[in-house]
Amino acid sequence: MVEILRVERLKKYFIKKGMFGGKTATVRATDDISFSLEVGEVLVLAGESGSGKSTIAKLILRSIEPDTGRIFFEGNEIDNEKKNLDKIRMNCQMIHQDPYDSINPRMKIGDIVAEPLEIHKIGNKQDRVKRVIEVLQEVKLEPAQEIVKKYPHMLSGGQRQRIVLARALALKPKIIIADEPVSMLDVSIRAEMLELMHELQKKYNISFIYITHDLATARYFGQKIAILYMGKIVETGPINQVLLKPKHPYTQALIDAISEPDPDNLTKERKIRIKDATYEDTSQGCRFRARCPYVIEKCIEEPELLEISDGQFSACHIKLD
Ligand SMILES: Nc1ncnc2c1ncn2[C@@H]1O[C@H](COP(=O)(O)OP(=O)(O)OP(=O)(O)O)[C@@H](O)[C@H]1O
Repeated sequence: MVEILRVERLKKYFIKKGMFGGKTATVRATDDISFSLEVGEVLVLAGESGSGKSTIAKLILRSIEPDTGRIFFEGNEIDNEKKNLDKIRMNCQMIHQDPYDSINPRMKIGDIVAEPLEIHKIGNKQDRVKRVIEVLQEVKLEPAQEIVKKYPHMLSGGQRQRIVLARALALKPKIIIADEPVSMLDVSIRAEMLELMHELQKKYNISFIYITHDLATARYFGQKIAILYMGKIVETGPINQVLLKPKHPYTQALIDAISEPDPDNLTKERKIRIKDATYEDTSQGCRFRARCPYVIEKCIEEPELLEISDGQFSACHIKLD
């Protein structure tokens, strides 16, 4: 296995101002996050809203600066040098939840898909037109010659998300970061879009960071998973192992929250009931302890992320069996 991306001890805190001149608070959006991604691997980042998933994506693409920590792409550190920034921004493309975040409604589809090629000065006009048609065909938007002349509002939500995928593919990226790519789509077309991403990922051996809070799609798509809670990885490992035999109570709670009946018995028999979010101070110790049904005295100490079994790591003082 060849590593393509490595994130080492990444940290990003935000200072949030209180409303009406109230107290400021520090949000530990990303707190000492480390992981690596292999060539052709799909890593899922999962966790509830606000757990820090999107912040990690922004840090990798350097649209925000980390407080501390390092990111390596193909063994080279990504710093603020232009050539390094260009390298990561060309090779690592992002797909957002809302297609309108990345496409300009006033531009024609052909120009939208060609834009990254222009920004990075790839080929001449003719080469770019050819590449645009090619990628539209890859994402099964046909007839591509007709689609290029349309505006985004003339397409359906599913088609617009395919445009976003085509735009991401135009530069032949080695990594795609997909941030909840199907959550805004109608349920009936989600599977189709996931299947298409899966097919292209395999065909071109693209490495993916798939950001979601939906564990069912995560399992379909991913090989490795990292479960995030308040800016920390609380559990990580091979996806089937983590989802079938979770070691952290928070992972178990996420699995239990999948409401649909599960033919693979993913939810098992154990059901844990976590407490609602509280304002209890978790600036020290395990930050899940205020909601954890298994809390013990030791939880006032921050647990380390330790290997429990074959590549599966958990940051918890108790071990679920
Ligand atoms: N620019 C910012 N200024 C202040 N706080 C921020 C900023 N960006 C993110 N945060 C905070 O950092 C935390 C992590 O946010 P982030 O968007 O990374 O979470 P997320 O897991 O991606 O959530 P979601 O699933 O809702 O997108 C949240 O508490 C959020 O409010």
